[in-house]
Amino acid sequence: MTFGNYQNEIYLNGLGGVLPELPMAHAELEERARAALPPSVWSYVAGGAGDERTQRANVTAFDRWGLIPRMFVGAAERDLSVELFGRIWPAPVFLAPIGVIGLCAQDGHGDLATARAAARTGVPMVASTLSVDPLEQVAGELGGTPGFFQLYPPADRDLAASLVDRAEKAGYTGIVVTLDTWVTGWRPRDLATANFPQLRGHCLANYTTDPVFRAALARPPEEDPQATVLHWVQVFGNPLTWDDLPWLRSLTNLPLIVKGICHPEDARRAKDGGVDAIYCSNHGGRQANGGLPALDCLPGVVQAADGLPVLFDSGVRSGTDIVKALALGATAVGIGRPYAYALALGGTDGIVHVLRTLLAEADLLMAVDGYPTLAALTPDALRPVH
Ligand SMILES: Cc1cc2nc3c(=O)[nH]c(=O)nc-3n(C[C@H](O)[C@H](O)[C@H](O)COP(=O)(O)O)c2cc1C
Ligand SMILES: CCCCC(=O)C(=O)O
Repeated sequence: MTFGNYQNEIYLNGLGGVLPELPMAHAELEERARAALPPSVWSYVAGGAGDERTQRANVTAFDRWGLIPRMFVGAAERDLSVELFGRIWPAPVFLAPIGVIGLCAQDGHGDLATARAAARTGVPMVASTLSVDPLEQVAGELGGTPGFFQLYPPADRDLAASLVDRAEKAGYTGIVVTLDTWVTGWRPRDLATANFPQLRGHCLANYTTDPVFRAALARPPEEDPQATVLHWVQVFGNPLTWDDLPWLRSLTNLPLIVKGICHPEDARRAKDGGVDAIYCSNHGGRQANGGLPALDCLPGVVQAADGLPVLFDSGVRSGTDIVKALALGATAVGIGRPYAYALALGGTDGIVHVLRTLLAEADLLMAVDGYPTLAALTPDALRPVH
């Protein structure tokens, strides 16, 4: 699918992939998803840490930047494609990892539905460790679209190696290691109702299909689901230190990307440790409240990354948000909650819908504001809004 160069014909012929029954704007999408999803799933997906100030600030941070239009640019041809890790992406966006995405799908198979949307659009997917569908099956739906396996590094190092090995064999093109969630943050909505899908055994398919994980159990997961969850709780998190980065690096020759980096010094050290890209994110405000909006961390991380690609997510809700994050130095921008909501409302087609609308808005903004290429989108395109 291509995402650029929309001209007036979309007003005559419409935009392919857009579903008339789904909203074009995020606020309505969110509202419709809230009504459609069971309350416990809604509160898990939509909720965040503490009183969710950081989560809200992630979104409103975009309002503090304004794009300045440029004229006489002749921006009739736009090019949104980007080369990353040796592959051409059709647009500088990707589907961020969402661990409980299965719960948002009517048939339960949200990981497969997401992979199919990636296959249809060419927009890369980062597949979560915490999935309902095993990583091999997810990879099998990606077609030629790049897939990344997101690793929650477990305390059991052999299990980590096994998961990465399986991801390599399944054809993933990179490993995203999430550093900010070795323990789940203070999430009042879920704590109040003891609502943690993982603890009910959802999303553990990558573990229950893993030979190393299975070997550590007295009885197979199918026979003793409760003991399986208890063992999972023991091995899930690993509070890594910088001393562990060489070990992580040694797990794979695939591109290694570290997710959850917000401090420039951490970006610098990760670069020195041999990672291939930095992923600036505060986990959508789900882990720590009281933090800076992720967007405010982006420029410092970009500077410290010193030429290394920087992926970004947290708070992206529109095409203009995508353009602003790119102007602040992101190489590619992750879509999170919006595609989970779209999945709830329209399955694979819903995810395609959301990607089409976000990217059409971004493309037309680049046209009317006179920034026809990603290279033209520099911090000089933006000014703070007073
Ligand atoms: C329900 C839910 C589950 C998530 N699961 C994971 C996960 O398994 N691994 C991970 O690295 N990030 C996970 N994230 C974080 C996202 O990858 C991303 O950082 C976040 O959604 C960005 O914030 P936004 O959705 O508000 O834009 C999850 C986010 C949500 C909303
Ligand atoms: C233990 C973390 C669960 C998945 C996740 O990353 C999230 O809910 O944000």
